[in-house]
Amino acid sequence: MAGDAPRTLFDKVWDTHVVLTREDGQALLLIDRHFFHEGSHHAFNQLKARGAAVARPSQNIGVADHYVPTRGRGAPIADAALRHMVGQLTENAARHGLRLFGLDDPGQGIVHVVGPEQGLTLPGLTIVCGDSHTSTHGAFGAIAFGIGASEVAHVLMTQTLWQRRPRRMRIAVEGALGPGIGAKDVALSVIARIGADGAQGHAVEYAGSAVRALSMEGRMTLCNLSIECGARCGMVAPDATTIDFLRGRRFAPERAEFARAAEAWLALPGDPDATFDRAVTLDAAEIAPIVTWGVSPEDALPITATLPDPARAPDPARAAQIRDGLDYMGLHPGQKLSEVPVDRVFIGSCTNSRIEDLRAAAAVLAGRKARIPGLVSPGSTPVKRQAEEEGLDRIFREAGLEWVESGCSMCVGMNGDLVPAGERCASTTNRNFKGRQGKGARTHLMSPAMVAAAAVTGRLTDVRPLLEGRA
Ligand SMILES: CC(C)[C@H](C(=O)O)[C@@H](O)C(=O)O
Ligand code: SF4
Repeated sequence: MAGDAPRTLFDKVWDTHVVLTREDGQALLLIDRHFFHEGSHHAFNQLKARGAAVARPSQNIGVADHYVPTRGRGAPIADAALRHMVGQLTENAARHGLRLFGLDDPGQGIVHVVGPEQGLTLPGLTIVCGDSHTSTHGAFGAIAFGIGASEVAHVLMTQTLWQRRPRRMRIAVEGALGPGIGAKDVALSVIARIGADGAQGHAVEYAGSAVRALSMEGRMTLCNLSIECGARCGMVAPDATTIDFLRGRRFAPERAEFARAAEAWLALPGDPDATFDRAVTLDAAEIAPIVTWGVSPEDALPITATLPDPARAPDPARAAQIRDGLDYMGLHPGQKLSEVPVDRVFIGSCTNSRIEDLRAAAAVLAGRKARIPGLVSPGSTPVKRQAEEEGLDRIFREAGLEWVESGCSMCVGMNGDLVPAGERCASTTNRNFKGRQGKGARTHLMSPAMVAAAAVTGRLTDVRPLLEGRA
């Protein structure tokens, strides 16, 4: 046992899941939940080749998201390649008797939105998925991380996984965020500060008064982006906000059982004297609305800034990276970010497509017209329903944006929702890599409110003046 040494949140959850530790330090972990999407077919093929069964069917849950069309749902998928990908997922889930939030399921959505929404993601669990943004689920105080195809097969067959214990890092954000500043601005500020590999090999715990003040949606956005600074996972300690979010969710414990579970969850936060291998603190008051300008999420600056000059870079490697980013993005050194014209917008993805994100964008767009086209894809079918009950869909439509069904959509374009080559997209997603939203497409990452502001003006825009006098 771990004895009486002070432990972090991560340590507490990890320790209760270790079955055995190998001489080389690798630990065999029990896995409480495994989520899978269309990308799981390699792993299922491995099971097929061995004639293997799924060890714990009830702990493996499928979701159709990456390849689902966002239009014309209700009819069979017209595109043969998409139909094949979604069909394969459906067959694999059916063959092994696994629950699936398939194309027509009322709970369908992006896997990292669905898990929390359904109450399948809970504090203190170990959660894996063959997807890098599994870190999202850490917002609940779970250890949640992405795994590769052979690891997925291992989990399916054994409900366990070999892992090396990561180092622990604490990222604190202290103080109050200014008006119009959201979790996305915090996350991009963290990545800009520590770099795209700044948390490599670490399990990050987000702490501090600004993190405590975030809603669960905000915490999920923050943890979602952990992977973009190289972290193994991101976590936030469970508290009253966590418990309020989970109460009454479909698969969460019920009644007396919920009360008992909540008590255990509130015992998960790390001991006050627990130590971390690394610690970074940000001042919330210094965080401005932030946008990316290059081809890595670390290429992020406040909207009030001008574009960097490679000639003034600290070293030749960074100079080359800046030159390459500006070149791909069609921008030049010294240009004002707020003068960069944008061709289209996308509001969606597991980063920023939950109800609060849609409300933030709608608050900017209400009564205004978008100057450029754009797509709004809610993170799940339940989010879509709720947004429609609140009339948010009308605000998006009246502004001139397209309101579509839920899926990964234009975050990665696997379903055909692509940004045309050379076009510049203001996007609520998490990756601005070259070609991420389509071949030759240029992506600027920012918050939903900032994307809405870009839609209204047709350029990268500080949302704050647009919010003045609004609720
Ligand atoms: C396709 C999938 C495996 C991939 C991931 O691992 O993250 C995708 O979700 C992404 O965001 O790039
Ligand atoms: S929405 Fe984007 S980042 Fe999230 S799982 Fe889908 S493709 Fe990956």
